[in-house]
Amino acid sequence: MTTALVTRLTADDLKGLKKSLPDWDLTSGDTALERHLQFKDFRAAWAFMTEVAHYAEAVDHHPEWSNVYNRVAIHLTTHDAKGLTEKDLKLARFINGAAAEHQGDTVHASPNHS
Ligand SMILES: C[C@H](O)[C@H](O)[C@H]1CNC2=NC(N)=NC(=O)C2=N1
Repeated sequence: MTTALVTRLTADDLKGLKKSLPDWDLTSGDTALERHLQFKDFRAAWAFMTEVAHYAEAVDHHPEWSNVYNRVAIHLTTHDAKGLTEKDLKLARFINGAAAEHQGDTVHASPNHS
């Protein structure tokens, strides 16, 4: 068990997130990160989710997410720490890479648009 990883991020860490993870929003009183993605179609969204799911299982850190056809909404937090930890940042960076791999299929999405 890597104790350091379940330590909540500090206020200074959180301030740096706008720059280091510009595609993510701090939500839920700074205890979570959210990103909304839109893909070409359901197949592309599901391929992306499959890639992230395998990674999440390997590192035992799982996203809260929902999928509606070609859209995927992702909420990251560390339940054990009741807030954000380095584990969420690592998962967010992996998700960014997986999304970029499907770049042709990915466009920015707002949560309120279908
Ligand atoms: C027992 C298992 O290691 C824990 O429940 C893991 C599983 N995946 C997890 N995922 C997330 N997002 N937060 C956790 O605290 C967490 N804990």
